Amino acid sequence: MSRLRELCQLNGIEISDEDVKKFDIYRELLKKWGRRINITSILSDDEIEEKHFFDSLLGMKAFELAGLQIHGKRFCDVGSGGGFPGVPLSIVVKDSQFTLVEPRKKRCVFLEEVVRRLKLKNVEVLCSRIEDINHEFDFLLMRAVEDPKSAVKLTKHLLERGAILCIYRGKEKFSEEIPGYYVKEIIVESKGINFLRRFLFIKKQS
Ligand SMILES: C[S@@+](CC[C@H](N)C(=O)[O-])C[C@H]1O[C@@H](n2cnc3c(N)ncnc32)[C@H](O)[C@@H]1O
Repeated sequence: MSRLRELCQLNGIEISDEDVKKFDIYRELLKKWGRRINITSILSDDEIEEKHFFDSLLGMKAFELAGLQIHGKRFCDVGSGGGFPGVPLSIVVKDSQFTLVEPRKKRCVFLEEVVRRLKLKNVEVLCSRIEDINHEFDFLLMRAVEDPKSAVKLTKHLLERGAILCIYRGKEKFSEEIPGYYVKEIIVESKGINFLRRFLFIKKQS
């Protein structure tokens, strides 16, 4: 687990020895199930730690830079797939609740197994489409989405109830406006790896 630990140390993200053990189990589960149920094509240890685990945890930096508290909150990972970014965040941010929403049955079975094996007490898996979810959340997380406007359309009913949507984007700047919503962009650069992520925080205007 040296690569994740090294990157977290360089970038001021604290992870404990116990967290590292959980990431170890998670990585092995991903390697075992990844190809079989098509959740990731990335299967080398370093790549999983960099491109899935560390990348997911970068969200913590983005929230910090946006001035948003992540502790004691209700997060929803929309289209969680193999658990990103929800599972890595739930391992580290233990005092927040994470709901992983994923409509594909096999992926949900995998996520349930991850929750069980990692003994994650702050995570629930809902095998459903986000359109059918009507809970209250503080934050919605979306990674690997093409278009922010479609993401807003899909989660409109939850944004109307006060949730803030956080989208993990690549290097490309989003310069459009979304009528009726505030959009704030946060850039996170990482030390020790050539990674630049833009995050969008989207909130309904009152
Ligand atoms: C591109 S994958 C991203 C997976 C993961 N978040 C990641 O970053 O690796 C998108 C995921 O969204 C799920 N999905 C598609 N439509 C959805 C919907 N309406 N509600 C919730 N999830 C959906 C898919 O099954 C898929 O697992």
